[in-house]
Amino acid sequence: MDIRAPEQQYNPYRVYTREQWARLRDDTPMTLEPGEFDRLRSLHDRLDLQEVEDIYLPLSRLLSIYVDATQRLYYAERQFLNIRDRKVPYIIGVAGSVAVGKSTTARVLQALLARWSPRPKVELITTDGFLYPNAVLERHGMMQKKGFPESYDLPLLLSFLSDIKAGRRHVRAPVYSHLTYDIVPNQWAEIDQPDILIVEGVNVLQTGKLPRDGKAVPVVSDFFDFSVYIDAEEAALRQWYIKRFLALRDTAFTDPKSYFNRYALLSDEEATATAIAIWERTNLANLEDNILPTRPRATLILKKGADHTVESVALRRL
Ligand SMILES: Nc1ncnc2c1ncn2[C@@H]1O[C@H](COP(=O)(O)OP(=O)(O)O)[C@@H](O)[C@H]1O
Ligand SMILES: CC(C)(COP(=O)(O)O)[C@@H](O)C(=O)NCCC(=O)O
Repeated sequence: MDIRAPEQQYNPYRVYTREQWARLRDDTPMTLEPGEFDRLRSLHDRLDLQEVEDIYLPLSRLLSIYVDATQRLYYAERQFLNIRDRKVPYIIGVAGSVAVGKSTTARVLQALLARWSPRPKVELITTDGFLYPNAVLERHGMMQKKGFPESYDLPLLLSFLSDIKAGRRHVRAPVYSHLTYDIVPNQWAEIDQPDILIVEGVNVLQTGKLPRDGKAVPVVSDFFDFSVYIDAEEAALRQWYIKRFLALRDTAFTDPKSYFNRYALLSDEEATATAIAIWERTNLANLEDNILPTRPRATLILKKGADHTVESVALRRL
């Protein structure tokens, strides 16, 4: 009989402190220019030289090993099967709660990976483009469920990923605007045979309900070669969400085109109460029910502390 606590009975991860992980950078060079940090950082997020050196350069080094080994495996298998060689993009998923800083991490990874030699083509896509338009969400009474599994056009996302993996050219993805809080009509992001594609979103590690009849139904992560889950305590996430909401009130919300324009005139107390209400009703509920349960499916977990810096890194054993 196994008398260990349940969480110790099956632990597929090796866990590193920040200091241990930072040492794994070895001689990976810093390829970001000092001026690039502002461009890569999202509102409220923290990103400085130390964070890139300690966390993202070791991760870039590890990813170069994974990408290289996977590409050699693809090539060898194609030779074995006698099939014509073609480019198979390497796909990396970035998951985690709303406001955890997925966008910053995804952009830093994109910038670092694009500077590998010989300069791979690295593209980035966010899954918000696959949300149903507000008109559809409204019709189904789902406006307060944005980010929940049912708010995404999952078949469209799956066919997008399948086209990318199949090496198709000029694959299109719809585009979402945080300003209008809706899908932008007739606008597309075009992805054309990248070497690496980063797919960022709250939903990327979800499996949904598997069919009882054994039919082959893909899930998003079937198309991933590597995935990162960005993790933080709920108290920190809540604070970051409120802080960002207050910052947006003074910036993006003041634009008459902003969906949240009516919040621009709120006092600090009113804005904080509104942010907490949206957090609890939508984003916290989604975190607890649909996002956090996917954490153990990630290849790598970056755990952030309250100041946004990564405190520990867990890497899945191969
Ligand atoms: N209402 C909004 N108006 C303008 N920008 C927003 C709004 N909500 C979020 N953003 C921005 O959109 C990006 C994605 O946010 P989010 O999906 O919460 O993921 P994360 O914070 O993990 O990157 C962030 O850069 C954030 O600052
Ligand atoms: C658009 C989002 C669901 C995130 O989408 P993702 O790119 O992670 O698929 C999220 O930013 C959002 O708008 N949540 C709804 C509640 C809110 O306004 O905060």
